[in-house]
Amino acid sequence: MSWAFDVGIVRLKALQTAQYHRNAPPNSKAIGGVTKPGNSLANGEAAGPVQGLSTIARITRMNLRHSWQVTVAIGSTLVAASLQLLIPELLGQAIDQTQTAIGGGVSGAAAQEGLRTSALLLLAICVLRGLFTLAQNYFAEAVGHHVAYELRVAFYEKIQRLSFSFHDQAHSADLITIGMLDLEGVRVYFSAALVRAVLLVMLIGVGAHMLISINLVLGLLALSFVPFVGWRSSITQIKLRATWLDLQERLCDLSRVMEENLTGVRVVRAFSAQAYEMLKFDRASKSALGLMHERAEIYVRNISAMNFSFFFAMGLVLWIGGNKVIAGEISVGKLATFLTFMTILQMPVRQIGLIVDGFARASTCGSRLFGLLDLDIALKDAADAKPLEISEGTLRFDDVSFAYPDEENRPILKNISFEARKSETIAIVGPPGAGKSTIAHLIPRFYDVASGVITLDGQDIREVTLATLRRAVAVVQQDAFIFTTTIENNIAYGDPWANAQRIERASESAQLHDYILRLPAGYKTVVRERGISLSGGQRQRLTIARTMMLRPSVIIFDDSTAAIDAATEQRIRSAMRHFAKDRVTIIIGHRLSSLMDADVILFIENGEIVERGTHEDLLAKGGRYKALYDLQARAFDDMLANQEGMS
Ligand SMILES: Nc1ncnc2c1ncn2[C@@H]1O[C@H](COP(=O)(O)OP(=O)(O)OP(=O)(O)O)[C@@H](O)[C@H]1O
Repeated sequence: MSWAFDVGIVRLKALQTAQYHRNAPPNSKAIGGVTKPGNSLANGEAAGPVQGLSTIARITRMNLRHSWQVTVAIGSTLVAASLQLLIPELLGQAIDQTQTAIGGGVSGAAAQEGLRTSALLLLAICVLRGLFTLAQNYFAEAVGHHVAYELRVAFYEKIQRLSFSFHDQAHSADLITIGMLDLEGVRVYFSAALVRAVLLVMLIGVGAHMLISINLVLGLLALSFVPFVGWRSSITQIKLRATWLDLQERLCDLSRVMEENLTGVRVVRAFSAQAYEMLKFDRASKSALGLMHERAEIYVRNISAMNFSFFFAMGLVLWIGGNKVIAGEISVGKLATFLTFMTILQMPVRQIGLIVDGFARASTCGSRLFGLLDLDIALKDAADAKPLEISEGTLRFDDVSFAYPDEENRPILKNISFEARKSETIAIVGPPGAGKSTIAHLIPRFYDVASGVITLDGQDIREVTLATLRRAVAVVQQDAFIFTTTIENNIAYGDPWANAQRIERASESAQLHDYILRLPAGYKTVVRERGISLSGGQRQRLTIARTMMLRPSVIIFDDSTAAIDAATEQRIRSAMRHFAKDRVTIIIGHRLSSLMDADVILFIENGEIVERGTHEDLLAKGGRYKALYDLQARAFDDMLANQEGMS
């Protein structure tokens, strides 16, 4: 089926390859000791019928938990349908009464009285039906919204807990798609599929019984359009759905182009690449437009076919029914009952496609959503995890080796061992890609070691609770992420109850206080999207202040002063001397002038410690560190010479 080619295949490729455990289905395969989901998660609509049914069953169970709203919604649907079924009968009776009056069977006054009663009854039925339909829609929507709320919270909570290896693989846009569009597909299931199906079954079931009991041939003729229109409407929806998924993918491309353009606006302008960007956008736009035309064509063609079959069936009923009236087999009122019933049935039958689509969409979207919600968290507290207890605050790496989860054959760290005690500073240097940041990521357990052990005061970090570990280990990341809120809130992110003095002290140490005071709203200044109103160095200083608020036992600066000038960095280091007394400090960086005071310097190359010692030890050794030092010293001398030459 064409609809099996779900964009989920593309969109969820990332999820499929991510390192995570799952309540593995039988076709799961284990890679590197980590279970990966079988194709069912990734394939979305290609998921087998059994999985599709179990997804539908799960969504239905979730809806049924809101029992009283479900009862009111379904009850109202049944009452509204019953009332609707009374209308053809009532109209038929009114017409027959009138005809009897015309034929002189009853007095004019009695006929008028009968007509008035029928009209009032009809009005009352319409009003009541309207009210029950209102209740049906309101409560069906309410059920859907409750379910969506529960799923949204569960989804967000899951995203917070999924491991770094998962987030390394999954594109944030794909996760947002699951959290928004797939969730919407599950939300509308109750109102768009289940309730409509109940209404349709009731109308067709009871209506068919009514008509066939009046006249078998006319009853079958009146219902003859149902299979064709139902089939045609389902086919239309399936085709529209396939193109809709395609359209969604193209609109995703469009928003990716737009997002990149907006986030990279400076690069675009600096390279005068507006024309190229317009071309890219136009191409993505045209591709979406082409698909919209295709959708309109499918829609128009099928609507015409459905209209034709309906009016053809109506014509047949009129023709054959009319002959039966002439032959005196049925009354004019009965013929009117058939025709009115067909008109009433027309709309719900046309909606069969929507019902089919509602089930299919819920099954696809639900399997993707539940696929994510059911993921086992690869990195979580051990069953018997205890809170971390810090006494001396000694950090120890013991023969640690590591490879990123989906690249087990590419070891990133090999046999790393070192120890750092409270008040000591360890510097880690080495060429780009050597594995320095990876060391930093292992200490707060963003990833688990492949072999060896990392301990804090003798406790294996895998055996303590993540919450206590991450309170004890703070990382000032390379990427200085700023939240769109006030500077004060950004600094107090890890300790929202901190008082103003503490916030100010942290920003003084990070050499940011004076700058903040010069801002119009001081600490209350709102930092704009992506912290764009701050310079790179200011953003880094803000993240340093934020981390200092945590009072960790181990603080790691992961190349976090690269955008700060050397003099400011020196001021930050001396202001932090007091702060560093109570903890282990690890500095990762490239600028040797900012690391050479460290108690121990580790030179990392290809994931191994190739040299270690103090600055003096390493210079005396004359190895890789010395070579790097000479290079930087020469570059500095050249710069001074150039400056003198220019002046
Ligand atoms: N999340 C990840 N998944 C897979 N490989 C990764 C991941 N992060 C880093 N790597 C790889 O691990 C190696 C070490 O990266 P790492 O970031 O630790 O180097 P680094 O020494 O800190 O480099 P730099 O000085 O440039 O920041 C690199 O080859 C990098 O491509």
